[in-house]
Amino acid sequence: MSGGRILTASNQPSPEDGSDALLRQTLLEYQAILDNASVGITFTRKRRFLHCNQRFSEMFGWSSDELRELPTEILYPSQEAYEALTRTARPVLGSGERLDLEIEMKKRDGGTFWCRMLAKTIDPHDYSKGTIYITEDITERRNAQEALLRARDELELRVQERTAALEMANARLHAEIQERKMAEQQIRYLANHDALTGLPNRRLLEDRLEQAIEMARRNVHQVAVLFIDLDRFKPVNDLFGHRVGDLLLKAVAVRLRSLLRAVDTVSRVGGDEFVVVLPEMQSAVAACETAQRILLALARPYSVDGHELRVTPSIGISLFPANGIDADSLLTAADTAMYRSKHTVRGNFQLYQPDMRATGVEA
Ligand SMILES: Nc1nc2c(ncn2[C@@H]2O[C@H](COP(=O)(O)OP(=O)(O)OP(=O)(O)O)[C@@H](O)[C@H]2O)c(=O)[nH]1
Repeated sequence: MSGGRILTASNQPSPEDGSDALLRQTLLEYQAILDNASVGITFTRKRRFLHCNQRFSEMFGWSSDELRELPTEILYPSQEAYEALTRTARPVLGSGERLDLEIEMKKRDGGTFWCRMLAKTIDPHDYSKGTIYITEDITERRNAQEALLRARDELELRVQERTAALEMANARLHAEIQERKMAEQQIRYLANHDALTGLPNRRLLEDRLEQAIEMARRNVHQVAVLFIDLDRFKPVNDLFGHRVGDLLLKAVAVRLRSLLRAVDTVSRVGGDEFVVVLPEMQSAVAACETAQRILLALARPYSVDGHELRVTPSIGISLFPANGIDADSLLTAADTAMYRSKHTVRGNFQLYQPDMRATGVEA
């Protein structure tokens, strides 16, 4: 670059005091430029220093005179670092391109720091003419970059930790909600079912019966209610104990449930009392046929805890709408018919008749 200016200067018509003075003047100007540059500048030839500018001396601790003829290798923290740079730089500089890289360099006192290095051969066709290196201390920029990266990593870590904590809290909350839902389900189940047999209790029975009545009203159907009371159940408890009595009640419940359709409700409403609701009944005859089936099935022997037990039921039947138009009156009518049955012939069924109340058979 300086060559161009010098040639231009030398082509000017020479003043009286000759071109030497002009050349000296130009060299002084270039020296001033080099010494006032804010980047370090060195000239090297055959891997040895020729000279450097003021800023370079400040950066590395070598004066231009001290540096002269020293091998360029002294500016690198290790032999390996120097060789790596040489491998990178040679093809770039050899092709006349500008080398531009960031590299760790070594000061005279052995301390290292990061530099941006720009280098170009003065004549790519003649390597021996030397190379110019421009070096800029980028320690502050790199420190700032590293601090920024560290801050970003820390932030990312904190975000990850916070996310993980939130996920855990979320999972805990989810588990608690599930637990609560299950507890609520359990409470609802217990409120509506008999603990011994698992059948619907009176409360759920009444709901289901109301629903069946509502449906039957709309579809002009009948609903049958069968009140079932086991005969002479007390002696089972007395003879075999309460535990065996419980097992027998459970066996009755299972048998009853297996006899009926899914739409039918089988409930336990008292000690040895069960109520069956048969929605969509076609006739009283159909209800009586179901009662008969129940009688036969429940009367078959039970094998309970090594004992063969027998128990018969007495059944009372009421029908919607003939014997009542709400759950309460239908249950009362079926109960009344059951008592009539029990006090007539045990192990039988009775269809409710209005005169049963008048004759005062209910308990
Ligand atoms: N094992 C057991 N027994 C119960 C339970 N609940 C009530 N009982 C008993 O069941 C019996 C029911 O009474 P009743 O229906 O009057 O007795 P019963 O011998 O069947 O008399 P009838 O119905 O007139 O034939 C009582 O002895 C109660 O103690 C229960 O959960 N488990």
